[in-house]
Amino acid sequence: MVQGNSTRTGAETTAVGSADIAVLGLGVMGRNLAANLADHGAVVAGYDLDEGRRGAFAAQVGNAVPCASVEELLGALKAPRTILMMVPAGAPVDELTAALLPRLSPGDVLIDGGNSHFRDTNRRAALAAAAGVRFVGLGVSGGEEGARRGPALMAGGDAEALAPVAPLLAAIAARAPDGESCFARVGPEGAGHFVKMIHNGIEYADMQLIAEAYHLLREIGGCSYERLADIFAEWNGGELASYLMEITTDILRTKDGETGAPILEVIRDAAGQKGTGHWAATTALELGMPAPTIAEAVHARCLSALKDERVRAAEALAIPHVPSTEDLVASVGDALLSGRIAVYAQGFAVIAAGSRQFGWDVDLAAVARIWRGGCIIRARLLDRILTALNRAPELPNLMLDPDIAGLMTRGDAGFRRVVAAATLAAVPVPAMASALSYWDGYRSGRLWANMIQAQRDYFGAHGYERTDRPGMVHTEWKGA
Ligand SMILES: NC(=O)C1=CN([C@@H]2O[C@H](COP(=O)(O)OP(=O)(O)OC[C@H]3O[C@@H](n4cnc5c(N)ncnc54)[C@H](OP(=O)(O)O)[C@@H]3O)[C@@H](O)[C@H]2O)C=CC1
Ligand SMILES: O=C(CO)[C@H](O)[C@H](O)COP(=O)(O)O
Repeated sequence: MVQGNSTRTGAETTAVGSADIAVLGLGVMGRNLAANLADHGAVVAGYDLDEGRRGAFAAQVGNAVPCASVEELLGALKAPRTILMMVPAGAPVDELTAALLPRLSPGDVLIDGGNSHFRDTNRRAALAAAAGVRFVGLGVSGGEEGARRGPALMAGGDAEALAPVAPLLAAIAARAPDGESCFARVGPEGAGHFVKMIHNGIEYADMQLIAEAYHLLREIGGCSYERLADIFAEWNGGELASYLMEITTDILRTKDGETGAPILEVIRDAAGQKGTGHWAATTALELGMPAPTIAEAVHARCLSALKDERVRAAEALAIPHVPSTEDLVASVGDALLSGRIAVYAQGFAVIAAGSRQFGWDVDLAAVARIWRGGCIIRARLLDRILTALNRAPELPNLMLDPDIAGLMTRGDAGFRRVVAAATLAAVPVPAMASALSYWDGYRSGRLWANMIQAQRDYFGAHGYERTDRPGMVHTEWKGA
């Protein structure tokens, strides 16, 4: 029930001091989160720069309090005020934060639910703290449907900042298959956005693995779209079950409304990106943690975007794709599962490294728990990951868990067969190949880095470590 005084501004009616929460930015995510919040009994005030979006919000959200300005929005809220920003990352968040902080009071909570860079969130949290305002960097996953029906929510901020809003966030979040809420505080300051960034890195890599599987089975496996849809549906019924497998099956079955052709035939093979995958890869590099398949997935999108150049190169340097005589389907399933495990292993290792570096004490099991529902990377595999992390919270790498290692070992031969067949047929599988090398590299007690050490010492006198005693030594490689 909307209570309080009403003021009329143009065509919009604003109830003063009645709203439980304000949503700033009423696009795809903001509008749907607002409707979700309203479903859970909240009176939601909303503002967007775009008047049409304010109208859509008023039409879609029950008990909505549409506001024509930020001032009105603040006036519409009960104290202490809770404001959820759902605007594009970067300058819009900085501008809004700068505009809001002087108008907020101690005890008010400012939440950034967009895909902000965690370093920006660290900075804004410090700014807010200086103004006595509580700041929460909230990673939200689930896209449009998740926002509306239940997303996964990864919150970063002081426990004290989160306390007043935690019950509402827990209520609007998705439920995992065991009924647990997919909301958690994962750490202070930018920890929530850090975890969301790695979520997106995993998302990029899993999407790339799936795309390679489909492409390979068409290029050298000779599968029709109908057959592919059946294969993916079958995989989705087993160990590979996941939201991304589910939507891939739907995509494979979809026909273009204009031509009647399979829709993938009319979709250009050039993918865009907004930055979170790139940030995940560069952050892994900054932390010195290998996340090659995440980085490869970002490179693969960059390569895809060179569409015109690739078409010209294909004319000049045509590659014959030789159909495979083997039935690769089961092996591709193995490659997908092993690749996915390697990708989650990379992602969790980067989260652990970030947590150590920034002193965040992120509970990895809590991350696995909340990723089981609502989010884009929800997958059956997360049940095993959660069990592994409950068993050994300090596990340095998920592939060391006996159960998960068993899955990798079971799929090993198929994984190798697929990467070999693709390579022989000149079909690129960058994510699969990098995941296989990660699996092989991680469990190699002796690698090639002795040669790298020697080369660095040879050209740069950097010194090297010996195998038989500690300390750095240098060799006069060309003699005295
Ligand atoms: N779409 C998705 O699947 C997901 C998106 N996110 C993140 O959530 C955030 C919002 O995404 P999404 O809803 O998709 O984006 P949209 O572009 O659909 O919506 C953003 C809205 O914010 C408005 N806006 C921009 N600046 C301001 C401002 N200063 N004051 C008020 N309104 C403003 C925009 O108006 P205008 O268009 O006029 O500029 C637009 O209506 C982004 O950070 C995104 O990365 C997170 C998870 C999933
Ligand atoms: O956060 C998301 C999903 O989890 C958003 O959909 C995001 O835009 C995906 O990244 P990109 O646009 O770079 O593919």
